[in-house]
Amino acid sequence: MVVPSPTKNRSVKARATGLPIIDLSGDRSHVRELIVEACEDYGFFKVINHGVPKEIIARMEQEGVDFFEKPASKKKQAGPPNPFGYGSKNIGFNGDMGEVEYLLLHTNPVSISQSSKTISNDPTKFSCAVNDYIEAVREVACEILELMAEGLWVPDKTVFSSLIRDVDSDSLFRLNHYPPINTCNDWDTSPSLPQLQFQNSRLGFGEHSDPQVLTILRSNNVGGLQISLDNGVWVPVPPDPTAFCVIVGDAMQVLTNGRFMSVRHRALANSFMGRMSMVYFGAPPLHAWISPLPEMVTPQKPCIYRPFTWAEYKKAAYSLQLGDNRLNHFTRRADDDDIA
Ligand SMILES: C=C1C[C@]23C[C@@]1(O)CC[C@H]2[C@@]12CC[C@H](O)[C@@](C)(C(=O)O1)[C@H]2[C@@H]3C(=O)O
Ligand SMILES: O=C(O)CCC(=O)C(=O)O
Ligand SMILES: [Fe+2]
Repeated sequence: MVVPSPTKNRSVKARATGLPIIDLSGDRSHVRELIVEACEDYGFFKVINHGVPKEIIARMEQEGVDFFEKPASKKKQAGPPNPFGYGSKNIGFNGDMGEVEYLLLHTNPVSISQSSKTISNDPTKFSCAVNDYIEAVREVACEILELMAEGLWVPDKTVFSSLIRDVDSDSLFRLNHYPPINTCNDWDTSPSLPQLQFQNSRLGFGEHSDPQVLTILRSNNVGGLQISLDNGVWVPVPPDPTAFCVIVGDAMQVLTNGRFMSVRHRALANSFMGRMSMVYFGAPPLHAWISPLPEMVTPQKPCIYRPFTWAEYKKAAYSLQLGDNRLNHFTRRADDDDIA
């Protein structure tokens, strides 16, 4: 039997059908099949009818808007992001830059309450909005992770969700703001078409994969997110504030022994309007071991990755640049056979 390569499917399908949109309120056995297919083909899909109340999303969005509207001097009081807090243009610690400003937070309520003090004039209101949003989105992430386990016929359907449900989970939350770039200040004279095209595609957040298990991203009605197909083509993700984008992370690629692909993506600050994204990164506790599930390893599909802790992977990620491939550093060598 010829097993179709997931990477081949990725380019052919995107051209033919567009990116997958999955209705979470649909028939469970059908939904889980669609999710597995999307993770194999793209490492990306959108979900609609996810059940997160509009009010929870609107409250979080308003807190983000209120923060980014503040004068630069006030926003700086919530930074630098070492690793949590406000950042502008610098991403991580290794020289990556983008046309973005952001708030990076740990999802632990104690950490949120601490960070809130420098972020908002009403820290309790800010913390409540963030905690409610994170709680609701974590539930969606867990539901999706359980559907993934069921779709893969793994007997323990909580095998993935238990990692991010753990009280010690190292999950993060990030608000990204891509300011409008074609303001009058950008121009000495009227822009020519090539200038406009260049200005229209400045990089907001450079190409990368997310290191975690699963990312749940929601943006306002302004486009900018793109995902990469294996043939190097960038596919724009149409904005939909009522939907969540689901992004497979590196840890999920390892847990599934490469069956699900962590997708490379980027965000362009390409609009006359500001874009804001709210991003939940579901991660295991620092001490958790990540290795391919036994059910994902067969004589035909031998184990690709060596076991490592989330702390070890995170350390590697933070020592590398945004666009670097980190999983290469965790593949099994021939002489690792005896630990299989
Ligand atoms: C350049 C970097 C920023 C990042 C840490 C890293 O060294 C490499 C991974 C980057 C990333 C991408 C996804 C998330 O936005 C993020 C918070 C994460 O966990 O890994 C960022 C890191 C960051 O901005 O600190
Ligand atoms: O803002 C976006 O759409 C993408 C952001 C992103 O990929 C990230 O924060 O890791
Ligand atoms: Fe990302």
